[in-house]
Amino acid sequence: MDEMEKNLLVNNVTVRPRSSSYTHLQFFQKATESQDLSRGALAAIETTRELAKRFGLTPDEASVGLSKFYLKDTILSKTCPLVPVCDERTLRSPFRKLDGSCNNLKRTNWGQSRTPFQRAIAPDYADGVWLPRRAQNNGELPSARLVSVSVVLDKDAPTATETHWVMQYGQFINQNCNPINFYILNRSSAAIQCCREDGKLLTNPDLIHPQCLPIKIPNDDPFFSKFGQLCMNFVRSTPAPRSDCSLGYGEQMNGNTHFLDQSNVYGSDDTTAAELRTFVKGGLKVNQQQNHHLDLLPPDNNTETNCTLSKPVSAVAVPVKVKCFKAGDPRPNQTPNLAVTHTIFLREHNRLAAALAYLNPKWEDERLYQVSRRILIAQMQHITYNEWLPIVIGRAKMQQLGLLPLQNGFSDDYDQHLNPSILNEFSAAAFRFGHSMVQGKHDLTNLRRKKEVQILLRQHFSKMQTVYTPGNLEKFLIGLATQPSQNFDNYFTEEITNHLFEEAGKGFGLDLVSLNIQRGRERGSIPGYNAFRTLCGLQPAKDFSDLKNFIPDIAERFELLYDSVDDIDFFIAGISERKVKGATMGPTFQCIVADQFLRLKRGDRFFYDLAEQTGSFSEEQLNEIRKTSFARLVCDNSNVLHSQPLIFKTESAINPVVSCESPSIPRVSLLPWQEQFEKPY
Ligand code: HEM
Repeated sequence: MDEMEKNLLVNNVTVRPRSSSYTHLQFFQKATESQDLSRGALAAIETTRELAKRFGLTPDEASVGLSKFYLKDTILSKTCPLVPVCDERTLRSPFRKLDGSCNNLKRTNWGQSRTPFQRAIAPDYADGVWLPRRAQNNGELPSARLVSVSVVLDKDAPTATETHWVMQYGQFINQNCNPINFYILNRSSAAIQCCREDGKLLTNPDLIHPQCLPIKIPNDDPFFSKFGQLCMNFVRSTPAPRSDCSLGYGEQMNGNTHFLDQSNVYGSDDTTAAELRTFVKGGLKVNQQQNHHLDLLPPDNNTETNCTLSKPVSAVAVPVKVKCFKAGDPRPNQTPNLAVTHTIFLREHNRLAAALAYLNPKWEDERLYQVSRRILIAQMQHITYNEWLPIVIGRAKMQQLGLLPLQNGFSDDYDQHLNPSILNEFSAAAFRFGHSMVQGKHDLTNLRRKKEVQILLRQHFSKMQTVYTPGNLEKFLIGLATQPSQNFDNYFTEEITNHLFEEAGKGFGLDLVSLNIQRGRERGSIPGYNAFRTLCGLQPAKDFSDLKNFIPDIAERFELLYDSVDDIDFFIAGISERKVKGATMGPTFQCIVADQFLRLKRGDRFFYDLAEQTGSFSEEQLNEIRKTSFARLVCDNSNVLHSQPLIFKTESAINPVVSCESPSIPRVSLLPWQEQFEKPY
């Protein structure tokens, strides 16, 4: 592979900077450690495939049988990940480690960054080991783009009661725990190109990288045919070494920690975390603004991405100071609204650190940083389980699984036998439900809650210029609290199905629905939709006519696309399911998402409401954390003066807009963190 990559670099078969594919691939982790680990994992996968070939093994024998053989004591042993050793200090610490290791005291790598996703169902790789899923009859599955255009429409269908914050917060917390990784060529900064520059498929096998799985665009595509595009760039996610370092089927790498621990704010390793800190009074670096405007995220001086708007869109001379932003996850610049959300959490960290320093003048930088971090993570976990998740999976499901936060006292939910790691099925399909809720135009709304402008998403992917304009941050925040989300359904805005990461002047970008479908197939993890219905205790469809019971209007389209009802891709069927009453999604996605959030709660030794753990809060502290709401975070960290208390819900008679000073948006007191009340540490 190294040889081939040199060849690709010499022949300039790399993704062109500024193209849609470049933007897509640039958003992901490039750390050398991840790259080295995944190259090692690929060596193990190729070894498994080679052994299977030489010994004529069946796919099952190769995937399961060979997993009984370990790489330890072979020449590949150096590709095995080191199992973290947790010293006494770590075991006694009330603070989680940045890379998520040592959370579980026996399985010290559970939830650690750069470890594999776990699986709810055994994978369905075509060769049992690594090749993408194929149809039941061993033929090719229909093109992911064909499936996308056949099932997905762009129709405006906003929700009646949920704000755009439901979508935006979802994307933010996803990036806490769940990014995929890509290879970069020969450890350079170049990304893998799987299509020709003119949009046709590459034909010379010497120039097709083994990680390529380009999406074929049909000749008569209703949109891309206008631009002569027959190929959409798609690079497979990087594998991770199997936890026990055995041979067997491929696993994919989670680049961040798996926990809900704000690793998107703080980073998932010591180096990134240090780059983000000031090392003065517990603070995080910011981009200070003039004339008393509040701080923005710090600049990323290490990126080749250009975050200024194109001239025709901006219509003003580009201010020199526009730089892409930097955060703990590499993707804060994906959209202005995502950057704005990051900004609220960054400012809250610094607000907490300053308040704690005032209360405890003797505390040094490290303690201020760690305690602020611990409070911010607790606030985010509380908001997620108290305000956001009940909307997404529904209160009834929360109740059934015991996921609703307690009103008082401590929980004793921690289960050391439960692996908190992110499920491949959650990452590659179910939690992508939020893509259906994205609005194509994002409102900028003024302090009097009057909409001033809308920005068209295609012009603002990775463009941060609007965020720098004084006053705009508030307009984005109020826009998110007043504009409704789109409903969860098979309607997606064309801003993400035809124009994702569009390069200025090109007229087309990528299709996120196609990427999601192809991602499910390449991860092999995602057998057909029916397998998940069975897993979730739902009736699987015996034939296409059966589908009508749970996918009422779209069932016929599936019959035209797929040969067998067992071939249907999980993502596309999931977004077509009828919604569960009281929830945002259908029953199969709900089942996977609920299971994941159960793991993230019960499998996390530092979960905020646990008793008798090294990281437990005192009861007084916990009672203050419970007053947190997302509306309070927005009020405290911006110049927004009014909000509805339940900010994920639209304004209504029972959720009226009130002043940020109102007791309806309670404040969190930090007094219980004053030295005399704090446990020594
Ligand atoms: C404007 C909003 C959004 C954009 C532009 C966006 C874009 C993307 C892109 C480009 C990917 C990688 C696709 C691939 O190559 O496989 C992705 C992955 C993903 N997205 Fe989104 N997304 C948005 C909102 C959301 C929301 C609201 C959610 C959930 C509530 C979400 C959940 C996910 C998940 C779970 C993944 C896979 C894991 C990961 O790579 O982070 N996204 N998204």
